[in-house]
Amino acid sequence: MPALEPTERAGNGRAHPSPPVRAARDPAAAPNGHRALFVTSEMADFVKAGGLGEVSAALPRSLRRRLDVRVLIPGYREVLARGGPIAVVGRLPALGEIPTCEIGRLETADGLIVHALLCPALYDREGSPYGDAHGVDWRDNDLRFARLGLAAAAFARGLADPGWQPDILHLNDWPTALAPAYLAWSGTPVPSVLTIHNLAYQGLFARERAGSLGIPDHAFRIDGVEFHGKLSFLKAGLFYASHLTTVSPTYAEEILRPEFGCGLEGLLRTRAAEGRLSGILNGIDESWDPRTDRHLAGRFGVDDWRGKQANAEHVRRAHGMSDSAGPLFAIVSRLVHQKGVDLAAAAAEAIVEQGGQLVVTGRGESRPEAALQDVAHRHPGAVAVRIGFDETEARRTYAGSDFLLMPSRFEPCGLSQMYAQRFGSLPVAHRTGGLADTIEDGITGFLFGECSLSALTAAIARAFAAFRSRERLDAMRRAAMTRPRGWEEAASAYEGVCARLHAAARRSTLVRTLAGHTPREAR
Ligand SMILES: Nc1ncnc2c1ncn2[C@@H]1O[C@H](COP(=O)(O)OP(=O)(O)O[C@H]2O[C@H](CO)[C@@H](O)[C@H](O)[C@H]2O)[C@@H](O)[C@H]1O
Repeated sequence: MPALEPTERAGNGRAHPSPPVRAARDPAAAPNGHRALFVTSEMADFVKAGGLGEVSAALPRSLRRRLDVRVLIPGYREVLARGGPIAVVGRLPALGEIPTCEIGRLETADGLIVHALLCPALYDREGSPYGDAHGVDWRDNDLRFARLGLAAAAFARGLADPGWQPDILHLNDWPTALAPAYLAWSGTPVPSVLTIHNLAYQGLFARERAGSLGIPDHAFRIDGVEFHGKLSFLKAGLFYASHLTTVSPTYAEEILRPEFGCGLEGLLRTRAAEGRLSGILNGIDESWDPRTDRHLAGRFGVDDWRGKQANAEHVRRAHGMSDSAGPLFAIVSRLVHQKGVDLAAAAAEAIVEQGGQLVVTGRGESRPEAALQDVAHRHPGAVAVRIGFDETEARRTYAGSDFLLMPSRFEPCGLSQMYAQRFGSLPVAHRTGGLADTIEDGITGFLFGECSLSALTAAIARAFAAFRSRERLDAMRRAAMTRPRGWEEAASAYEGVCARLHAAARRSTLVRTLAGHTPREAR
């Protein structure tokens, strides 16, 4: 690549010269740590569609104390519009139909370095990271996310930023999952970790697209990127990444079974048998503290329930609900099949019959949305549904509710149940994935074993019983609010995975050197 003078890209997308940035170091980064590039399709600082966006904002920050970590994200409109300067530090060539792009570098207010993939034709649009305002997937998602994976691989090869080359890639879900494949096809021995936040989203495309994405013919087979005749981004990552993680230990076991493995359980079992699959539980960030959260209508701590009551009053008023001495149940969620929203809508009848209320904040697929709105029409004042995405309302709803419904059919980790517990709202949840790992049945919430309406309503009856005993309710709230839930443990576990992969990479370089091969990095 030709030598490149850094330029700056302002919010209007125009590049202009800026002072050199090559020597700049992230002052908060670990002094001698390894260099990790965290690659993601959403980050709450700019744009989020769900839990991945929150993890992408929190985990790299938590890892900074241990590793020299940077983030790579597509240069969406929200990233370009953030106001601050974006220095251009590199340029990458086209491959197949994947267009050229520039590599931007910006710094968040707290000093985290974020690389933005600048390719306006692919990313500068009105909509979500994955689709338009109506929720329809972008037709060129294969190119958009192949571009992201290819850029991540270019970083690992030292081709993206002349001042910084990661020695590990941390990838997240299918939009980033082609990166390990591109690394393998270019013979680059840089290790990679792929975290599965949700196996159900796989990035499937027609096999005819392979050539346009620079995927070699030999890779289109079962030991490669092929999945039932289609091209699967996620399968590529599962096959080529050095290590796989999921976001809870229970989900790491569940995905080895056909009920949860989405057809990939065979490959996942192989990876698990190789010791290359582990479950690392997500944490929640420090902003989730009811004593200090500025979004709340009233702040509160353990045993100081007046602030909690202020949020309950706000939620009831804001949603046009009646005053009530009964329990307030809540749902704050993407409204999709995974989350068991249909079961929750059916269970709303039982809640109302027993004198409770249900408030819903969420958006998602049209059928679950319509099912909930239908119940709300039948029970005005007792059931309220707001379709939309609103951080402040979400936080007030966690804070004001007594119970959170999470009848998820599967749940890789789940953040909502952790937020709810921190805010003294007890989750009523299916015993699956991260819900099983973060809720103590009868102590910090209520778990039910079978994902059915009868099991859910039985758990709701247990919640009502706890609500009737003030002493029991307060003891459970106290337990839920004080469980440690930060990111430290997860950061330490990810650091452990990185250390093991580096040690293995060093061993294999040594073996290759002794066998007479020149290590690629030395060429
Ligand atoms: N309408 C709305 N308004 C405001 N906020 C809203 C909202 N709807 C949802 N949210 C917020 O979005 C987040 C959703 O996070 P989850 O982890 O529960 O689910 P998600 O399925 O998106 O994530 C996937 O990835 C994460 C991260 O690894 C896993 O925990 C999870 O199991 C997996 O399915 C929560 O913080 C919630 O408060």
